[in-house]
Amino acid sequence: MLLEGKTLLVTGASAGIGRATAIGAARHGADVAINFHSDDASAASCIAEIESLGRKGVAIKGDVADPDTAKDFVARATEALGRVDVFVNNAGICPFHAFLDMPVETLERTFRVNLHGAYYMVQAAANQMVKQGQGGAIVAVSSISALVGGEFQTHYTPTKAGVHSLMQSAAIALGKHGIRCNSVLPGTILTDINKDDLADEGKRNYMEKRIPLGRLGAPDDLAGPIIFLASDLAAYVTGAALLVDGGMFVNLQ
Ligand SMILES: NC(=O)C1=CN([C@@H]2O[C@H](COP(=O)(O)OP(=O)(O)OC[C@H]3O[C@@H](n4cnc5c(N)ncnc54)[C@H](O)[C@@H]3O)[C@@H](O)[C@H]2O)C=CC1
Ligand SMILES: C[C@H](O)[C@@H]1OC(=O)[C@H](O)[C@@H]1O
Repeated sequence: MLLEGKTLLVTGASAGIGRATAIGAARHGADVAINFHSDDASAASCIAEIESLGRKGVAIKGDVADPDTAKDFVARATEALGRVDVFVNNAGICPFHAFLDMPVETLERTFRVNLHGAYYMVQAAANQMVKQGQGGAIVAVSSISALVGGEFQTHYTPTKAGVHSLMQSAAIALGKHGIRCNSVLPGTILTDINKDDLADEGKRNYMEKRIPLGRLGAPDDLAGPIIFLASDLAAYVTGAALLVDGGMFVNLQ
């Protein structure tokens, strides 16, 4: 049990990597607050799973692109669970689109959700941790896309590089408060975010072939690394970025 007696907050956790992290953290002894955008039924079923593990769970609705959501999420989670020990910034979107005719709304929404949302959320969680005075851990879900590009991801990859960079600067700003900040860099993980893109069998086979471990990732593949970085096992790890990609990044040929 790596998170016994701790509280963990995670954004965008009704599905995918966020949900696996929320449930994995409960399995490791944490009480969990989830932020979710719109799927009330999935959020409720996530909380039911957390509670079935004997932990407290609370779901709070909100759009992370709105700066007020961050303060509201952290305040209501703190009220429900008593404190914030771990914050996981996970919510994100990737509406695949070509570069030359990228709609302004698609570009701006992607920046607001993925990068501005991360900034507001991390700032709100850090303020609560500083107020508590006992340190904490922040883990952001960045991406392999912080390091490499994508033809239909020109609006998305800069946000993931931004989240990675935010964790580096936050690690410096918050070190004196005992707050560690790290990111995970997932490769290609089968979730709703890419189900249309990977419905193309040719593309899916190509992606699979690029991965030395021979398979695309599953949400649970991220839960372990995130929980490790959140836990005291990683007490001297801050400003780090952990690739969780089955080896895809290093596979040149
Ligand atoms: N699936 C993949 O291959 C990879 C995913 N990632 C990142 O992982 C994170 C999670 O994505 P996945 O689990 O893969 O996809 P997903 O689509 O299953 O999960 C994204 C979650 O974010 C939530 N969300 C979207 N907009 C929101 C908003 N405005 N406010 C609050 N919540 C919002 C969604 O409702 C959903 O629960 C994202 O940040 C994504 O960029 C990074 C690398 C690879
Ligand atoms: C959504 C994509 O499948 C996924 O997102 C990322 O961050 C990686 O670049 C993958 O392509």
